[in-house]
Amino acid sequence: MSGNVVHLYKTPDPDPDSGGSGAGQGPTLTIVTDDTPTPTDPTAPVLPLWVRSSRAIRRAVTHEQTRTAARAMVRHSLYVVGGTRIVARRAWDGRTAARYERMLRAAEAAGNMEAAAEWEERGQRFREARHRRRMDLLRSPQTAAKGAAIGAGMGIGGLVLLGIAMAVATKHPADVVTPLMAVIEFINLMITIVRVVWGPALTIGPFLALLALWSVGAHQKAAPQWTLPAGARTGGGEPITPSIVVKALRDLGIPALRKAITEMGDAGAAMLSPIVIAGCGVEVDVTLPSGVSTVEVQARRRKLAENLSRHEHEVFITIPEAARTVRLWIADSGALDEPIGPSPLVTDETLTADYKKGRAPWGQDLRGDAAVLSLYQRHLLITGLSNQGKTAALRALALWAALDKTVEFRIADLKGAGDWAMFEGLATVLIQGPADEQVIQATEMVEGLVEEMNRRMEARRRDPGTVFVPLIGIVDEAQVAFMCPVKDEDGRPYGGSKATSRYFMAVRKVHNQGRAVDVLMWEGTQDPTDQNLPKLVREGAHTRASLALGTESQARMALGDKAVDGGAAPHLLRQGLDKGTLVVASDGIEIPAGQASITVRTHYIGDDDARAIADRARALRDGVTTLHATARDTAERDPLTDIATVLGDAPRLRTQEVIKRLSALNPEAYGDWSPVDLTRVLEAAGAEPYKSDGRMVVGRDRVLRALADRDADGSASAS
Ligand SMILES: Nc1ncnc2c1ncn2[C@@H]1O[C@H](COP(=O)(O)OP(=O)(O)OP(=O)(O)O)[C@@H](O)[C@H]1O
Repeated sequence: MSGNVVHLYKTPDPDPDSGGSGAGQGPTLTIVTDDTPTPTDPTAPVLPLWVRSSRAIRRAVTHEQTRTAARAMVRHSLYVVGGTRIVARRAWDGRTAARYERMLRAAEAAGNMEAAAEWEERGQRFREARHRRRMDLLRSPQTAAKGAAIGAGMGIGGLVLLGIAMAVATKHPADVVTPLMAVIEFINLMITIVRVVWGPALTIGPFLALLALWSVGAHQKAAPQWTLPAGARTGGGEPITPSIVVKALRDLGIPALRKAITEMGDAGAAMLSPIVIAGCGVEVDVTLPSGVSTVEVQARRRKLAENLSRHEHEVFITIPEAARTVRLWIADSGALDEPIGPSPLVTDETLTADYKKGRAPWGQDLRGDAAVLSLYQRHLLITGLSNQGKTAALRALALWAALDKTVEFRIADLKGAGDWAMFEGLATVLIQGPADEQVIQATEMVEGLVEEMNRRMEARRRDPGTVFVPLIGIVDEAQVAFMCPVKDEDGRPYGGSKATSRYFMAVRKVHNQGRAVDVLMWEGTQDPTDQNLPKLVREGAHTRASLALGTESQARMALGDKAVDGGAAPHLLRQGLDKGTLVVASDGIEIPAGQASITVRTHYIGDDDARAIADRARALRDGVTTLHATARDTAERDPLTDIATVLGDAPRLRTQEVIKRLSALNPEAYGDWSPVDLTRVLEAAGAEPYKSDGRMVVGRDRVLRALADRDADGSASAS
């Protein structure tokens, strides 16, 4: 029905459910109109007037518009009160030594006796100056009277002289007093103006004064929070001021701190260093009063954050060098949820890397400065809960290092979802998959690193000047290896953390001695426990980084006690929301003096960008042949075929490079090969190395031709 319906009842129907319209109960008339509202239930009991009135009043009073208007009224009135208080306080401070007293008390409460002495001296100087001014004021009426008399005499004299000059010029003696009369008339005019203005000024003066006080109050927001408009109320990124920090510290629930700040009064801000802008937040050092320890403040991070109208993750408390000091970094509200820009690896296509002297651009620290990490001779461990960006962070470093063409990678991705697939043709070994088979291959890959490390150490022993190319072994999802239950044919387990555990022992050996010969181990691991990340392994890494973790004890496993005691708190990062945010403990990254760790928001390099970077890295190198499993068979090998394999697509390769690749292919067969061994095999096949650009190289065509000839010979002799 399009119109509204009004029922008109002669007598109300006592039982609407009785069916029909109630025969015998009188006629019912229904009028349909377009503008009258539909009554809900005509038989509903009518509420008494007082109830309806009180409800209406309550509705009106609690209506949002009424509340906003009331808030505005109270706010603006309180601005005047607050402004008066502020102006009175300023006047009082300006005329008395109150300010010096306050600062003196604050310095005493903070235990800073040097500052206390200085404030006392300043106060003393102020009092002396004030005394001098008062004494001058006592003597001033005589001086002022004398000055006024002399001034008036000189003024009248001057005007008369001017009049005489005019009289001489105009030959009218009456002109002698003309300048004097002009001045008198001017004064008269002034008196008339003041008389006219005085009345209205007296009327509007108080209003102007009120306006001035209101303006001071409004500027300083001198009204309670609840009266402020919704947008200006606390909770939406209130700017951090000294008084807010001091209040937040006072209400932290540390009795000694509260007492000291109360004693300091308004001058509690003396505890603070200047508040400086640091990235997407501000930073301030707080020198705690004696009796309050830095640990006590650190332990109350959540409360401090809430007192500062921030979330817990938006406040970082670290311990700088200065004694009894905590450094607070307070994010602008919500700023940490904004993404940081793309990686320079993505934006700068000309970027190359230098493993030894360069630093990988990893992200930004909280101050907004670039966070760059040196990878040189450092083992690495990245931990975190699942799906927080561990692989992405580890891969970003590998992609940078890949832009140094001397770096060799051997990679085992024990998740096998293709996160490392772009290293095909870039890494010499690439194992992908979560099964026991891949764990076995990964173990043998790390054992291959140990052999290479031993070979290099032997070479170094023979010639201390030997320099080696960097060899980085990466095991992502290393917890899979530690938890693998499979045993080899001698009964030695691949996983676990016993002295017989093959993966564990191989990693330990690389950790112990690999650094000096540039054989490095990088591991990514999830949700650490003592079982899936043994203590000795986690402590063997020089660079330890952690994404969001579940508990403080996990944070200790990931970063070590020292970092966590110094304020590192990956367990307070928000799972899911702080993806890619790492707490890093390493000497390879610049960490502010006194701190044990730094929080880094990493650039995210997605799969497509990673592939593009890997393509650039590939273009820097001669074709690298990637092996998908380490060669485990010790059966007789065919060196010529292996040489052809490691040559890949390269038309020619230096003999040293060929030996290196053969050694990666099968450390047992080729680990101790020298150029003599290589030359012997190639000469026998008629594909001997030759000089190119002054260096001995192996030619791919020659090797392939030799293989083809041999196969042809073989088939001829067979036939
Ligand atoms: N730096 C970053 N910034 C923003 N988001 C990121 C960042 N790094 C990773 N992510 C997001 O997190 C997701 C998971 O990343 P990644 O696969 O690296 O996590 P992971 O911890 O290795 O996961 P898993 O537990 O499966 O091993 C990515 O798909 C991406 O959306």
